[in-house]
Amino acid sequence: GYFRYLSNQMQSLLSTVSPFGYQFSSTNIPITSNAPALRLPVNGFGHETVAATYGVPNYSNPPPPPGSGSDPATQTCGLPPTFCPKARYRSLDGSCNNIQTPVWGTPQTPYGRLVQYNYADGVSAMPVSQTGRQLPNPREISLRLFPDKQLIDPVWNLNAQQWGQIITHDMSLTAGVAQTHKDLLTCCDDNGRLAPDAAFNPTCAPILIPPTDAIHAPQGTQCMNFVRTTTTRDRGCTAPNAPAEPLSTVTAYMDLSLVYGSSAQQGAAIRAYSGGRLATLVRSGREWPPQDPNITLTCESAVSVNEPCYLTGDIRVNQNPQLTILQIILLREHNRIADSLAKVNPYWDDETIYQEARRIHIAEIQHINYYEYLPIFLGFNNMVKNKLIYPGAKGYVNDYNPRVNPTVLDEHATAAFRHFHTLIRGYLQRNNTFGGDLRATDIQRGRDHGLGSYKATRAACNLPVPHTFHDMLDFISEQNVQILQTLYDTPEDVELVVAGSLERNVPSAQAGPTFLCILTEQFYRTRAGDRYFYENGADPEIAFTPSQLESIRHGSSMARLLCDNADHIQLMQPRAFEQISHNNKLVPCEELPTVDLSLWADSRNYYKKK
Ligand code: HEM
Repeated sequence: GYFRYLSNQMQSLLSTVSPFGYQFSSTNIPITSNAPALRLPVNGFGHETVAATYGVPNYSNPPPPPGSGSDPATQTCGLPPTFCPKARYRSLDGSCNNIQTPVWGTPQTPYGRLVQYNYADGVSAMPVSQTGRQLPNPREISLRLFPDKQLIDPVWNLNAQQWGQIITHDMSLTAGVAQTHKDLLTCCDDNGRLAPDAAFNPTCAPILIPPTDAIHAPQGTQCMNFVRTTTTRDRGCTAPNAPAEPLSTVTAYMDLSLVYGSSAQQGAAIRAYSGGRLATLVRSGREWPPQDPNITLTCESAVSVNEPCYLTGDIRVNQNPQLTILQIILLREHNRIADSLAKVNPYWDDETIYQEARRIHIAEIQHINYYEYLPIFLGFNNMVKNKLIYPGAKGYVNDYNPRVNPTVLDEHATAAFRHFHTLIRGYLQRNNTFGGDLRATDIQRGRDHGLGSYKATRAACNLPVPHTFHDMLDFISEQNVQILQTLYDTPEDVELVVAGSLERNVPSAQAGPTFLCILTEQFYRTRAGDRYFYENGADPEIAFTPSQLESIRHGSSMARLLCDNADHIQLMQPRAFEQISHNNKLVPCEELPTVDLSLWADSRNYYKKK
């Protein structure tokens, strides 16, 4: 039954008959005339921003910014390797990607920061208003500013939303927060009642239900569970009075850690150790991820141990069916590449095939992400201008910069990229009827992480700094500014998570100026801070050959990925994040370009020698 359900979901995902919606219409609303043009300095916006924020004079010997993971005080959160071997392949935990700072981008290190921490006590307490009063209730903000509304997008399909979650899971995961199943700590119980821990456990920050909540208040619901993220302070990695730095537990690199795992141990558990393949279970003639050995914990709503509950490189794989489908597609793509490589290189051993397939797979996905997916959200011209993409490039793009820190910014993971939660289809059928409020959770998480205010972040982005509520009218509608004013005591209190989501979209992008600044900065760092980025040819030990790179550019696409790995797909629209239309017509899968894996035929038998 579940497989049929998944497979039906797959059909609807792939046929893209129903246009699924964005919160924002795809009609671009121009920024009002008094709004400045978005100023994104070339070569990575935030590098100037960060320099401005921290007064970093140059990069030759920069002091580590907070949250960089390179601060000696935080190094015990995230284990630096003792030495870095010269390696053709990325490590599973991302270590040694940056030779100078091998711990950059590794699991269990703090998120990066554009703006200083904002905690009530300067150390870890949930922030309060400048007036000393409580900040507005997150559930109330959610109800007032982000009410339920079905907006059907005329252009983009469900896959455009769902792939965003794949990119998210590749790049970050808050430490200590369950995300897919119930948190182990109960601050608010299943009946919406405050639990004893709520009062005295500092890790609890349950979201209270306001009396104005027409859905939950009449039922007598008091709260929604919320467990605070594990920080450097919790792990004893920061000085007693230094701000707590929330930790992320997966590699920051765009390295398909959600497929391969974020540690050697996690990676080993999902390999087949034969033919370079990842482990699978075969059912109905198709391959599926192996079962998670700990079903009762991982998939708590499973009624029997035989129910599918998958084990992959990322613990969130079972969170929702569409996500699971894309994880299955990625698993199959690895094995498809591995099988082809094994055919053209019969002498390659398991390890070589595994690593080469992993490397090609990551390159394909980086290409899809940068050239197909991100332009939809960040705007094509914006990406070109800021050197996130080089359309039409022939040969290598050697823009790797060892001074660029690839760590995921907290402003990105906890505010800007979560903005796309608004794209989630409203009536996803779930296994249970539990109803949370993701928007309220996002707001509370922003407080939990002590994110800088909306105003401070605009300043860090070199955008006009709003000193009054009225000043916010440059990017936010009058109606919403009015609501902000009734909710917040002072303009300084207005939160990034909230106001960033209210900004009018920058033309050709799907975010307003402040979030676009953060997203642009993040994806610049993710690219230029990755020594193994697929377009980089500076190190011949690591680089693809020019013809292999050309084939990856020509043959990698979302459409081809689905054609090659989904079930029974014969026809596909070439631009698979868009609905089928007269200029995006279905074509036979064989007509879509593909990566020519025969280019990896190793006539020199180079790898066998090792
Ligand atoms: C398919 C439906 C999705 C569901 C049910 C979902 C649910 C969640 C949940 C429960 C969290 C953790 C909340 C917390 O406790 O702080 C989360 C985090 C997050 N989500 Fe989603 N999400 C979905 C799709 C997306 C999409 C499409 C994007 C972006 C395009 C996205 C971006 C993020 C980000 C950046 C985080 C923070 C990751 C971290 O650092 O831990 N999510 N999501």
